[in-house]
Amino acid sequence: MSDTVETAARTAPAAVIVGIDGPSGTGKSSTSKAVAAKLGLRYLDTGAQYRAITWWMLSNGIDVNDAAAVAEAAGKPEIVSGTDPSAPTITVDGADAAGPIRTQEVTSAVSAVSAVPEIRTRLTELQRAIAAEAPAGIVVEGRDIGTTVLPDADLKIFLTASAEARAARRSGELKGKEATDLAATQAALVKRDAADSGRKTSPLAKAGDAVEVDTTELTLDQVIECVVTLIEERRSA
Ligand SMILES: Nc1ncnc2c1ncn2[C@@H]1O[C@H](COP(=O)(O)OP(=O)(O)O)[C@@H](O)[C@H]1O
Ligand SMILES: Nc1ccn([C@@H]2O[C@H](COP(=O)(O)OP(=O)(O)O)[C@@H](O)[C@H]2O)c(=O)n1
Repeated sequence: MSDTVETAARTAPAAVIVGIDGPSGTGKSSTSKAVAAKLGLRYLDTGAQYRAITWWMLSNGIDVNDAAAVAEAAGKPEIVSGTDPSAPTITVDGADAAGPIRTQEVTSAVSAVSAVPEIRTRLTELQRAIAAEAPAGIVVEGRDIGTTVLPDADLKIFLTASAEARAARRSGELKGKEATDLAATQAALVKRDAADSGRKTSPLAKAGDAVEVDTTELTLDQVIECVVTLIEERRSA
């Protein structure tokens, strides 16, 4: 190694890998995007990938409750995630999937598809490859990032919030579009949490070394600030 290369290797900050997990509506996406943008990191929404593969299954007439059929088709769709935090993208076989993956139909089917081990193996490999290619580092959000996808992450965060707060946040988003009933939103969210936490393969769970942040009484800005501070502390340690 030449002197110049050695010096560059010593002075360039090492890539920082951050995993943010937690149930729906705890603020994973908003926090991860903002933190990544502030610190010049890439951003990966793994939930969008599970939603994208679910959308493909539904569009191709696969019964999402038939685990064998889902497993057989797991390798077929090509999922591509754009990791710019200010404009994240997701395509399936080259088609923009950002809109279709947010429908109630996909939301209701995604837990069944994401419980299939072949689906998880495929997406976990893709997620690790994306994280490995991020030059300055990446914030990856999901359900099993700290436990399974990136167990050696520099920082693991587990976001929580009361079911009431999470439902209120979600119905705020859905207003004027689909469901606006708060009780129904909360029931659907609790049901999805139970399915995600109860599956056999890499369930939604807090890693032993994750920092838990309860966002119920915090503003989004406070959560962002908290995570930025934790990353800076790890970087300077
Ligand atoms: N701490 C917070 N306080 C109030 N609203 C929040 C907070 N965090 C996120 N939100 C809002 O709640 C909704 C869900 O947040 P999101 O980041 O999509 O959660 P998740 O990715 O965990 O499902 C969004 O509309 C977001 O703006
Ligand atoms: N790492 C991940 C991310 C999401 N998922 C699945 O994908 C679904 C959608 O994730 P999401 O992050 O888009 O969900 P929201 O919290 O945004 O509602 C979850 O309910 C899980 O079933 C998963 O199994 N593992």
